[in-house]
Amino acid sequence: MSSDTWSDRLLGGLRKTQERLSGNLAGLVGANRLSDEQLDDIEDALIASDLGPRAAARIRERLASGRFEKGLDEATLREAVAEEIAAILRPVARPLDIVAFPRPQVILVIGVNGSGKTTTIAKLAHLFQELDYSVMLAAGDTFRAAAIGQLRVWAERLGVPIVSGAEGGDPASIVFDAVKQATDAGTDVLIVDTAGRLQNKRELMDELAKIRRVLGRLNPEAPHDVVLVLDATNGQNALQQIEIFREVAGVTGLVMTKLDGTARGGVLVAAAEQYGLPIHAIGVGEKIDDLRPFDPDLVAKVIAGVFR
Ligand SMILES: Nc1nc2c(ncn2[C@@H]2O[C@H](COP(=O)(O)OP(=O)(O)OP(=O)(O)O)[C@@H](O)[C@H]2O)c(=O)[nH]1
Repeated sequence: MSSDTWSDRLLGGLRKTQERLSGNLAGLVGANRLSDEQLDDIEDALIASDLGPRAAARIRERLASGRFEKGLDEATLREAVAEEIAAILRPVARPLDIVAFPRPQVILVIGVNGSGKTTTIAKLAHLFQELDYSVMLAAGDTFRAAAIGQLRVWAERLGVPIVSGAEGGDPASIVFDAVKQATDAGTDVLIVDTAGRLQNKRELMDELAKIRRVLGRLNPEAPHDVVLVLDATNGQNALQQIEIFREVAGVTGLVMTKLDGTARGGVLVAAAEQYGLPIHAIGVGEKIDDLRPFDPDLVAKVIAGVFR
């Protein structure tokens, strides 16, 4: 697949977010220097575009100290905003590298129901397959039969083995079997689905703690990654989820999905600025290749409307 197609899809996916920010920034400039009032308006526009108060303040500060010799029209403002967004996103852009030795690299995937977790697991598996890594899935979300069934369908479609059990089974024992099988088979990556019941924090914590204990017995390094899947359409609520899951699950990185379904994609910038957690990939659609590693410069240019 060419990167052009991905840029196009990213552009399509982030269109609503771009329009929101562009609309909010429209008509705010027109001089060589930005007055305090203009800077206030820009800061408000950035907050209204879900970038969060800290990122907005940071961008304001940079714009205030900037010199715009050729005058500041909207295109220049968009470029300046894109540059500042990229500066926030670059430090957190980190692909999920497969480095575990011994294999497999165990990736626990967590997130509330409906966040796009199952689809994201399938998309990640597909990405790894494209990179010639062998993949296995584990259906550790035993809370709902539908979750197990859905993951099985994906496994079949992708042609990857899956370890699963019955609804209501013990996730830790499924994970244990999966790690053993993946180790015996020399599989590179084991992606583990987990139940995302935030309603009961204690139960979720206990369940994840048990999975960790079992994993640790087989491989002290595992899980190598604890990836939180977030639904961008949740806007600021997605930030609260980071807060909670960080506390209960020791999140090591993020994937943000459904950026195509919202004008609130700016929340990606707020997440980067507030939590500094690695962002591994973003999802902009329901198709299997609608998830790609996170390219901060491209995303910044799309959000700020430099690429239109
Ligand atoms: N538009 C869009 N839809 C997505 C994206 N990622 C996932 N979805 C859709 O969101 C819905 C929920 O995704 P799932 O993968 O089932 O989410 P989940 O978190 O596993 O949810 P449960 O299976 O209900 O626990 C599905 O209809 C997906 O096709 C995305 O990036 N964009």
